[in-house]
Formats: sequence, C-alpha cells, structure tokens
Amino acid sequence: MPRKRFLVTGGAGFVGSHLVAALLERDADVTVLDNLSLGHRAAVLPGAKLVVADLSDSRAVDDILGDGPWDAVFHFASLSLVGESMKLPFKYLLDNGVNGMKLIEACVRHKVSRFVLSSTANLFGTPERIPIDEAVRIEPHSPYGESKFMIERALHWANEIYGLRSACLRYFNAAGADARGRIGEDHDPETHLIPLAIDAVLERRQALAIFGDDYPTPDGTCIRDYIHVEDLADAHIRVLDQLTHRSVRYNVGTGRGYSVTEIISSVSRIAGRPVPAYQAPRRLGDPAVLIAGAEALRADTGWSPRYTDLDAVVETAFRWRDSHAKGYNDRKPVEAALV
Ligand SMILES: NC(=O)c1ccc[n+]([C@@H]2O[C@H](COP(=O)([O-])OP(=O)(O)OC[C@H]3O[C@@H](n4cnc5c(N)ncnc54)[C@H](O)[C@@H]3O)[C@@H](O)[C@H]2O)c1
Ligand SMILES: O=c1ccn([C@@H]2O[C@H](COP(=O)(O)OP(=O)(O)O[C@H]3O[C@H](CO)[C@@H](O)[C@H](O)[C@H]3O)[C@@H](O)[C@H]2O)c(=O)[nH]1
Repeated sequence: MPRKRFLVTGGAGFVGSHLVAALLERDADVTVLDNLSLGHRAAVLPGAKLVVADLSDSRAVDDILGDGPWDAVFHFASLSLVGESMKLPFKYLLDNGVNGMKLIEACVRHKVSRFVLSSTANLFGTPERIPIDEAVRIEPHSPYGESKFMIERALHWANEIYGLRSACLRYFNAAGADARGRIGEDHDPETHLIPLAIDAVLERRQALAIFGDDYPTPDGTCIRDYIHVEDLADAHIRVLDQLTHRSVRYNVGTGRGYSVTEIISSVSRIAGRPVPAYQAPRRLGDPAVLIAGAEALRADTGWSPRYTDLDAVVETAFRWRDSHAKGYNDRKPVEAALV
C-alpha cells in the first residue's frame, strides 16, 4: 500500500506538532506548511517536511497542493488568542477567516477530498447548558471564535457544492506534552494557565495571577476541560474514517472540568511545592464554565481520551517545560550547527 500523504498547516505549533508526531508514528508522509510566526522549526520532528510559507501566499499554497494527491489536509495555522482578538478584530477575521477560506477554495481546485479544521469551544460563548454538546447554540464569544465559525461555514458550502468532506473539531483546552518528551508547549507570549503555573513554581516568572475568584463555581474560579494534545491528535486521525461520505463536527474534550484552583493544586503536587499565586480581577471575556460533551465523537469513532487523570496531563507538561527552560530556544545552537 502506498504511504498516506498529509498536509498539516500550522504543524510547527503546539497542537499541530503533536498530530505530526502521531502521523509519523503511523509511517505517513507528512508535509507541514507554517510561517514560523508562532511555531518552531524544532517542533517539527525529523521525518516530516517543513515548508516555511504564509497561508496568504496563494502561489506557495497552490504549489504544495498541486504536488498531490493528498489523503487529507489538516488546518491548524491560526492566530488563537481570545483577548488579542478583542483588540485586533480585523486581524483575526482577515488572517484566520480569509486565509482559511482561500485554503478551502484551493483544496477544492486541487481535488483534496478530506479536510480537518482546528475549531474551538469559543464558538459557544456563554453556553446555555453544560456539558456542551454539538446542539448547543453557536454564539462566538470573540472575533477569534467568529473567524473559526466563518471557516466552518465555508466548509459547509464546500461540502454541499463540491463534496469536500470535512471535520470541524471544536477543541476545549489543549494541554500536556508528548509522553516521550520530544515536543511541548512554547508560546511567546505564553498566556495559558498550565505553562504559566509551571513557570511560576519553577521561579521562572513571578507569581501566577488567578483571574477572578467570584465566578458561580464551587471555589469561585473558572472551570475548563483540559484535553491532552496526544488525545487531540488521536481524534484527528480517527475522524478521517468518517469522511468517506459525509462531513462532521465534534466537540473534543474529556467531559470533566477543573477549576483554576484545582490546576494550581495539581501543579503544586507534581512540583512538590506550592505554586506562588495571587488573586487578580476577572479577565475580559472568560466564561465561568466550559466542559465538553464529546459523546458523539466517542460513539462515531470509538475515540476516548487516554489521559483521564489531571495529574497525568500536567505531569507531561511539567516534564517538558522543566527540561526546556527557554522552550525550543534551548535547541537553537544544535540547529545552527546542523545548517
Ligand atoms: N491551544 C488550545 O488550547 C486550542 C484550543 C482550541 C482551538 N485551538 C486551535 O488549534 C490550533 C492550534 O493551536 P496551538 O495552540 O497549537 O497554536 P500555535 O500558535 O502553537 O500554532 C499555530 C501555528 O500556526 C502557524 N501560523 C499562524 N498563522 C499562520 C499563517 N498565516 N501562515 C502559516 N502559518 C501560520 C504558527 O506559526 C504556529 O506554528 C489553532 O487553530 C487554534 O485556534 C487551540
Ligand atoms: O495567568 C492566567 C491564565 C489563565 N487563567 C485562567 O485559566 C483558565 C484557562 O485559561 P487559558 O489557559 O488562557 O485558556 P482559555 O482562555 O480557556 O482558552 C483556550 O481554550 C479555548 C477553548 O476552551 C480556546 O478557544 C483558546 O484558543 C485556548 O487558548 C481561564 O479561566 C483563565 O482565566 C488564570 O487564572 N491566570
């Protein structure tokens, strides 16, 4: 059987690099398209091909897609900071929305048959019920969420009119790192709770700010559903089988929520000392509780998260971060030596 060929946009980023690792483990032929604006060359494991290009570069996108056939395109490349999108709405709507639609249009022209989108729980704003299943009303909470919904709608019409089958995977909070310690989470600036709590306990930054302690939750802090990146990668691979005759959309999470305080306790247990933290005002736009109802994904694909214990998720993140004080920059001298 010929090797399966996959294109992964944004495959040098946090979640995408873990999908690339999972595809390589299955002996696939993987090409990554990434402008490295937020991602890292060293996050693309050996064996995958990296093309450094911007999604807005139509010629580069055409060249890559023209070098098919592709078994599927996975689209991760995106700006994804909710708060930043409230300040720069058109940057998000244009970079994410328009580039995403152009990519879909090019996939149709190049006869790609399957497309998987990294979508988000931010589509649901303040949801009318918890857990959030796929029937919950969509009301994006930010230009970031809206930009993902624009792409979901474009995929709807690409399916209806051209038969491009797609899966929109609405992730909840991606967390953790490669179990083998090869890749992990390195955003600049880092805004996510788990890496920030780890850096605080490792004394690499000042105390962690707890954004709000007056939410309507048992301990007053926000509750989120933290899904391990390897379980996310597994979901991407499993949905491909669904895309022979139809398009799908799934919420992807563990179905269990943890408060900010519980995350801090987990990081403290793993580090063996308390995370320095202080109470701060609420962060604009944070809903109180987001927990996935992922029954549809389980029922249709047999997927279920392997990481069901919070400490196990946090431990993988801790190990990578502890051994990469400067993130992927730790590896710069090695890379330079190879060039
Ligand atoms: N991290 C989460 O908790 C989370 C939750 C829900 C959804 N998502 C979505 O999952 C995807 C991956 O998230 P992540 O945390 O890995 O983000 P990330 O920032 O680590 O990765 C995004 C990658 O896309 C690349 N990129 C951005 N704009 C590009 C462009 N115009 N052209 C080419 N490459 C470009 C960046 O260089 C980076 O490597 C995003 O689409 C995000 O919206 C993430
Ligand atoms: O220094 C910090 C950082 C975060 N938080 C809180 O921790 C929780 C998680 O925040 P964060 O890790 O920043 O993730 P989210 O804002 O929930 O967003 C992530 O998860 C969403 C889906 O749920 C995706 O849409 C986003 O792209 C992704 O960044 C929230 O309640 C924050 O208020 C703090 O208290 N202090």
